[in-house]
Amino acid sequence: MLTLAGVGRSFGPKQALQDVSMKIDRGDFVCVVGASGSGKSTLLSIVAGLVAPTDGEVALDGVPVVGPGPERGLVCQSGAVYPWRTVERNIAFGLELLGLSRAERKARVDWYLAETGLTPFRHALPKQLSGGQRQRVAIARALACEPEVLLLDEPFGALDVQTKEDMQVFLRGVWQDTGTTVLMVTHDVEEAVFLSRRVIVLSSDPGRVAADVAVDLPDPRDLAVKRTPEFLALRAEVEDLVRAFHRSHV
Ligand SMILES: Nc1ncnc2c1ncn2[C@@H]1O[C@H](COP(=O)(O)OP(=O)(O)OP(=O)(O)O)[C@@H](O)[C@H]1O
Repeated sequence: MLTLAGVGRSFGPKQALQDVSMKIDRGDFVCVVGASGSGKSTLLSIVAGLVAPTDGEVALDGVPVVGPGPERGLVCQSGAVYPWRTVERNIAFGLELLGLSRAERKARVDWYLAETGLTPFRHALPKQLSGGQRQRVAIARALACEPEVLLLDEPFGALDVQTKEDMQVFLRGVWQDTGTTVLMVTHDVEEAVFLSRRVIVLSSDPGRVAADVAVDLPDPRDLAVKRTPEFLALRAEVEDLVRAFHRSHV
């Protein structure tokens, strides 16, 4: 279980996050939404161990987070794949750091290439891929280390609508196949409701947990669910919450 207890972060006089507490069960899929500047990226960076909280504590299975670690894999909007490495060598990157044997590395790389639909591109360089394919490489690279928690910061933010929907379906499938816990930040409420089982809404200035909404939609899901009254009602509810907790300070 991932636990945040009273997490706060200020940057000089600016209080970006204040008293953020949540518990995320193993295997859950949780999205954090909120207006721009509500502290979503800061929250994810704290869980990733890249930014230290000024208050409170983050722990994974009771172990305090004090820095980055292989049990928490992070993927950002830009993906940040290594341009000089082929797809398979990008996916192998973290495995080299973990010190796995050559045979174990190959088995894992093969599995995650297949899981992410990238086997035909294993020898390609990132510049030969589309934006969506590059994000698949970044996700495959994070997953190959078999993290307990996959941390995603607006991973599809730079993609066009069709590619974004393909990637949403892809990510849900990967989540179902691997059982990884996913904590994802997005400003796209439709995406959050489609993907997750729980949506946490952050207020702005300072970023606090304003709402925690359970998404009781059927599993597995396909894109058709986006047209159902249940989906549309949840989406409207979360959009209203985002707006309400943003408007309060402008
Ligand atoms: N390194 C930093 N130095 C100073 N201020 C920062 C720093 N990082 C974040 N902030 C401030 O903290 C607040 C939260 O920023 P953050 O990027 O976490 O928000 P966000 O919800 O992810 O925004 P967006 O949706 O626009 O990406 C903002 O007011 C931002 O200016």
